[in-house]
Amino acid sequence: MAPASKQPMSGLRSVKRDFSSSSLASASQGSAASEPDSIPWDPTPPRKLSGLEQRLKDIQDALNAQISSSETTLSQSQKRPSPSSQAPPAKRRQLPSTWQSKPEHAVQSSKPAYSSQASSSRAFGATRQVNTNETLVVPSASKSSAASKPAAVFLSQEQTHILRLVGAGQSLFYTGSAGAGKSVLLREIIKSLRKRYQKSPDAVAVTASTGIAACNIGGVTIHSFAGIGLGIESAEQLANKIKKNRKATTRWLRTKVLIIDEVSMVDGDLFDKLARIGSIIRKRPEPFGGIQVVVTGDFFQLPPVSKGMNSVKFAFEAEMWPQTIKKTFNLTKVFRQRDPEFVDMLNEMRFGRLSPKSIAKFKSLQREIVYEDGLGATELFPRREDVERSNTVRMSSINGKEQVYTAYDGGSIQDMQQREKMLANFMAPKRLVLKEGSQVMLIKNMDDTLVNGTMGKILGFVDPTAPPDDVGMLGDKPASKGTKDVKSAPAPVGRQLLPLVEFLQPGGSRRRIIVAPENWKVELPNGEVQVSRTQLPLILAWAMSIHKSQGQTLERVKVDLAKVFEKGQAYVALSRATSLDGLQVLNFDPSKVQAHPKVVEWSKTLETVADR
Ligand SMILES: Nc1ncnc2c1ncn2[C@@H]1O[C@H](COP(=O)(O)OP(=O)(O)OP(=O)(O)O)[C@@H](O)[C@H]1O
Repeated sequence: MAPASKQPMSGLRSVKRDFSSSSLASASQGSAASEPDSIPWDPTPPRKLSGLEQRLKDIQDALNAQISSSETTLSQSQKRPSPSSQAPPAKRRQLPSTWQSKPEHAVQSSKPAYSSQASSSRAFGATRQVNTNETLVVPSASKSSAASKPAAVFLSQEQTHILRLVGAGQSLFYTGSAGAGKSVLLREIIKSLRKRYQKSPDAVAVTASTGIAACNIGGVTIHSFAGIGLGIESAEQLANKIKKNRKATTRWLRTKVLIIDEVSMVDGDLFDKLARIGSIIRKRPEPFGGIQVVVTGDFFQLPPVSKGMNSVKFAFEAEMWPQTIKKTFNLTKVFRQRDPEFVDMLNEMRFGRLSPKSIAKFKSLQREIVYEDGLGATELFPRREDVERSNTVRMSSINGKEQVYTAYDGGSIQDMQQREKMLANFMAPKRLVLKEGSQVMLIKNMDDTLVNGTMGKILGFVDPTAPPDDVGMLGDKPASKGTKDVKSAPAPVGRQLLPLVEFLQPGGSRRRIIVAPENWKVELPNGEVQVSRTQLPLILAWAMSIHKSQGQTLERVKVDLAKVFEKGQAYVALSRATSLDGLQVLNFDPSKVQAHPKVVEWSKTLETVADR
């Protein structure tokens, strides 16, 4: 292990103190360990059930509830009292209304994928068979809290310092290179703010520049929060528009903290407009009308999409930026990569200033990597078409019957176009086609070893009510690593089948788990669920778009730089990898690795936490 002073650090200026060696507990750590999950689960039954038993019982309960209740998640949220008046009612996962009658407010994006004739079999509450190998995924019942509790986070001293300042009401911006723990910190910030404002949940507005980024943090786009549509009019015109929209006005008035993630993709003019709109609506002269603003992102990553690179205006160039952001921090410790050589290479790349040594090293990564466990790298592409083509080709090379899982979508948005656009931001696809042998990636943090980005392979499809021995349901304790041939486990005819996945764990061990559906939603601060999706937390993982990979940590990555066309794209793609051993780079070309000169200049003004 590298000595503490050689821990991977990535700073814009020299670091005076190394916080990295002390893995201090975060300010919120004590509470993180003892705090209940944000979703209160049903009371634990008297007899302690095993994880799988509990899950199956929940499913059965859900089936029973489903028959007697017609409440939907949405109707539940609509019944919430005014958030300012009292604490919100406990959120709980619920089944939609009966399969026969479509939930009142849950719009099915297209013709329902199921028909009444095809719906008689009801072996498993969380999925619904349409024909022999097609399944409509419907929301499952609440799970035991252990089933999806990610590992506790120990924030670094840098992260803790920022968390404290946010708690003290400071408007600030924190940045840091890829893998410096910005998202991890943001999740802690959101958690602590929500706890603080639990009596007025719409006081905390969680937003991001893009739909995908917003989905990753359970928030909405900044456009959606602000109620500005495309936001092309002037601030005054937009404010007038908002005033006619009661919900949007209320949001602006009730918000006490506005979080903006992935700010590198927020246009500078938009930032100014938002700051001005806040002043107008809240009738206060300060930017954003005095709302505490917490901003994060890395300007060396993807730039604003609205304009061409020559006319790009970053958020830090906004007139209101210095008046809004009272403190700026640069996280220096990199967590994603442990190898200091790799961290330095990525940092050089971030600034677009590669040394001959790093260029030679990146070029040497052209080699083919053979993984003996049969799980290949995820190839990252700038364009979605390439991703689809690559995954399709690999799927068709596998023999075997397809198993199709169709997502169940809900939410309040009625406009089909807007709805489809928002749904497309979920990592989980509408239609997930799997086969035995498919390479998949988990897209949700389930526990300490099964996290977003964990790779696996489909071993087969099993009836979850009669699972093979030694196999747990997703989120349970690891099953034994026995070598039972689960592929041969026969699935009873007429039962709904779920994929049995063998996940690759850190250190090379395996974990076999039956994967059940999960739920994602885009929720406004007042609790209104705009869109939701219930689907298996899996995607095909031979290929992925760079855009969707932003925020991911991947063990095995392949990138062809010949296809990269935008500044920051190469950096985002390569920095997903955790090690040089798991990174293959084709057509490395230093000219593709460019940082925007404005960002480089601006970054010289940044301080590390240690500088303060
Ligand atoms: N305090 C911490 N202790 C241990 N691991 C951490 C800590 N903070 C972050 N990590 C880990 O480091 C990895 C990268 O973290 P994270 O995704 O938050 O970085 P990021 O700065 O948001 O990266 P990017 O800009 O590339 O999205 C993750 O695997 C995360 O679990």
